[in-house]
Formats: sequence, structure tokens, C-alpha cells
Amino acid sequence: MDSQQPAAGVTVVPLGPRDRDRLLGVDAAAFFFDPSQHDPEHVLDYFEWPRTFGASRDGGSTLCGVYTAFGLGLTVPGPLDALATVPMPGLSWVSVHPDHRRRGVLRAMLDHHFAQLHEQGVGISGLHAAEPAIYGRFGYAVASLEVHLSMGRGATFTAPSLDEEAGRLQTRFMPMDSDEARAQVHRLHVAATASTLGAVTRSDLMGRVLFRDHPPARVGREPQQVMFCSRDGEATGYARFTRSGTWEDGSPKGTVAVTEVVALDEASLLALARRLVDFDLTTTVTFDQRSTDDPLLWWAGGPRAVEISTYDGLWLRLVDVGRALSERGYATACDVVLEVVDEVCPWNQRRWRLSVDDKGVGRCSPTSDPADLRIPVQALGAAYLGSRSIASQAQRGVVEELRTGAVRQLSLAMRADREPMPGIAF
Ligand SMILES: CC(=O)SCCNC(=O)CCNC(=O)[C@H](O)C(C)(C)COP(=O)(O)OP(=O)(O)OC[C@H]1O[C@@H](n2cnc3c(N)ncnc32)[C@H](O)[C@@H]1OP(=O)(O)O
Repeated sequence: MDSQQPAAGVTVVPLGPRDRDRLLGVDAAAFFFDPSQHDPEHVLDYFEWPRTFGASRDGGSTLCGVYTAFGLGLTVPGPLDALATVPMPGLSWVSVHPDHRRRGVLRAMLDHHFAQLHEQGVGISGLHAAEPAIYGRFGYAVASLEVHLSMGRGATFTAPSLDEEAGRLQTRFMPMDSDEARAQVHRLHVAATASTLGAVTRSDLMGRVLFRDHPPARVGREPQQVMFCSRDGEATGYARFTRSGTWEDGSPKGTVAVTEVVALDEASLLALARRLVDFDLTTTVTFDQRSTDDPLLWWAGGPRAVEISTYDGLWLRLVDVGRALSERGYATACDVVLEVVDEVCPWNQRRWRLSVDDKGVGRCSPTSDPADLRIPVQALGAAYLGSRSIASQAQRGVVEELRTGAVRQLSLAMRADREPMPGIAF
């Protein structure tokens, strides 16, 4: 059945706990993970059923596709140098059974997702793409990059202005899978995301399930650990990590894999990083989910001192252009009319006036005035976190300037003064 044919009628309906087995059947067929290492039952424990849907074809009862959208928050540029947090449903576990691929099931599920969010008055949708070729056609674009750092044990972090303060802080670590550790991590996660551009806030439930120890998933590594940093007894940051106790030719060659480091201030980040590169019996330390302009990268000496790999981080889609552009703030005043191109969400495809006052507060409303810029909805998603400037997208030929100066005006207004963090995996 796996051949290119026109889409047949697809129906999308809500799923509930009674549909667990059917949903797992579609997910297992689409993602083909090893259930002994990756317990799907465990994942379902943090699904939000009212946000989970299934698709069937031609009036049949067979479930051929599923998706969920976690209720997350996203930290975006606020007015001038402030930050703001907006709701961001996080699209995830999108799967279509291989027997039903290329019949328009994904397209129908995304149409359903966008219609739902539009009706609910939600401005944006976010995701991490399993394959990068899929989501651009649906209006998503990469809004942040994710950097993976790899460095040797004993790497030097040079930050003289922070040395004294970092030296005063205490660090200690413990297994992640305890109520005490999870509660502390969640409190720090929520506090730190509010002050971190690009950060994504997860629910307490999601953390409680994800941080549960699942022995088959360790694959030769220790159970997940968490290192806390504190100042005068008050926790100021944490790192989640696991070590592998590998030996080669009689010598210890352990690795430390740091999946998340979160700190309320730079001295705490430095104190955590210094401890993480200082474990006996290890030779390599990796840090996931860092930004392209990360303090850890530059403290360690830059891209020639550490190994870096860069990936697409968060993909964003403006589901409601007016709401999304009114919800974030701007670096400078601006007044431009945008002719937005969006064939997937026709309510967006029109002219919009974005007026930003000198305090960086913007209002975006429909207008019939002549356009200053012709812009695909993807370009607004790409620039939404203040990275991937409108000017560079115009240079690539993606944005068309219809009034001289309009690209520069919008570009400066949307730009942030730092690169966004990639946000958590979901
Ligand atoms: C956010 C996340 O959850 S990412 C996880 C995505 N899921 C997976 O990768 C699991 C394995 N794959 C699958 O489940 C499915 O193949 C999906 C979800 C990727 C695609 O589902 P389908 O129902 O086959 O897609 P559908 O037929 O609606 O195609 C829609 C469009 O996407 C395109 N498309 C579908 N799959 C791919 C792909 N892997 N790469 C590039 N384009 C793709 C189609 O060509 C079509 O484009 P067109 O309308 O412009 O011709």
C-alpha cells in the first residue's frame, strides 16, 4: 500500500486512555524502537490525552496516524531587552503507520492541529523534527540551533571575572530518581527558563516521568544523576548527567554525558561545568542542548578547543500571525505592512500591519494598506526567537522588500541581543 497516491478522506478524532494499545501499535510500527530499552508505556504516562488525536481513513475504524501536542511554554524576546513567556503547544509523537504512508494522513493531522490552535487563540506551534525535510511545507522553520559540545576531562574554563564567586559555591550530586531531586529540578527549571531566551518550560508531570530510572534504557551507563549547585544553602542550578565506566587496554576511558545544565546565574553555570569535567576515571565530557554562542564553548577556548556539532533546534510555526507577533516584544520601534504568504493556514494569508512603539511593544492587526514586504510565514517563524534575521533571509531571496528600508526596520526590531538556547527535547 506504500505508493504515492492522492490523499483519501482522513478523519481526525480525539484519543483517550482506552486507546493506549492502538496508539502504541501505530507508534511502534512508525518508530520501530526496541521496547526492551525504550518503554513506550512509560512515555504514555506524561501524554496529555485532551491534546492527543488519531486519524483513520475512508471512514474505517483502523487507527493509521496519531499525534500529541504537549502544553509547553516558550521564552521569547520581550520589549527592548526584556523576555516574555508565551504558550507553545509542542507537537510530538507524530506517526503514521507505514501501511498508510503518503496518503495525506500527516497533512490531515497538521490541518487539524492548526485549526484547533486557531480556534483556541494560540499563536505558535513548536516541534523537533525527526527528519528535516518534512515540516517546512507546513509553515515551520528552524528558530534556534542546538550545539553539542565534546571536551576532554580537565578542560579549562577561563572566566576570571567569575572565578571568585564560582569558587564560593557548593556542588553535590545524587541519583535523579527521587522525589527530592525531581522537585528541586522542576523549581530551578521553571525559574531558569523565564530568564533564558529560547528555553522551553516542561510540565512537572513530564519531568517526573522522564527522570524516572528505567534500567534497560541505561545501556551500559549509570542511572541518571543530578548535580546541584548552591549559594549559602540556596540551590542556584543543576546538571543532569550519566557516566559510563568504560575501560580500554586496562585504562579508564569513562565518559560523562551531560544532558542538561541549567543555572540561575553565570557563576553557578561555571561551578557546575568545572565539577563535571573533573570526575576520576573519565576522559571525555559531552554537553547537549547548548547554544551557538554558549558561555561553555567560549570559556573552554572556542571551536578549536572543543569539538562541536550543530543541529536544528526548535522549529516554530506562527499559527496566528496577528497574535504571535503581538505576543513577543521588539528591540526597536517599527511600522511595516507585511504581505504574509501562508497557503496552509489561509487565515494568515493577507496583509498585516506591525506597529511597534518606542518601548518595544508591538501590535499586529489586519490591514488593507499597501505592503512594505512580502514574507512567507516560515521567515517569521525563523526570526521569532530573535535569531536568523529578516535581513539575512532577504539576502537569501526568501523575503521580498517592496518599500526601501522595510527589511532593515523589521530585521532590527525582531533581532535579539543574544542567540537563543535550543530548549528541551519533547
Ligand atoms: C514532530 C515529530 O513528531 S517528528 C516525528 C515524525 N515521525 C516519524 O518520522 C515517524 C516515521 N514516519 C511517519 O510516521 C510518516 O512517514 C510521516 C509522519 C513522516 C509522514 O506521514 P504521511 O502520512 O506519509 O505524510 P503525508 O502523506 O501527509 O505527506 C505530507 C507531505 O509531506 C511529505 N513527506 C512525508 N514524509 C516525508 C519525509 N519523510 N520526508 C520528506 N517529505 C515527506 C509528503 O511528500 C507530502 O508532501 P506534498 O504534500 O508536498 O507532496
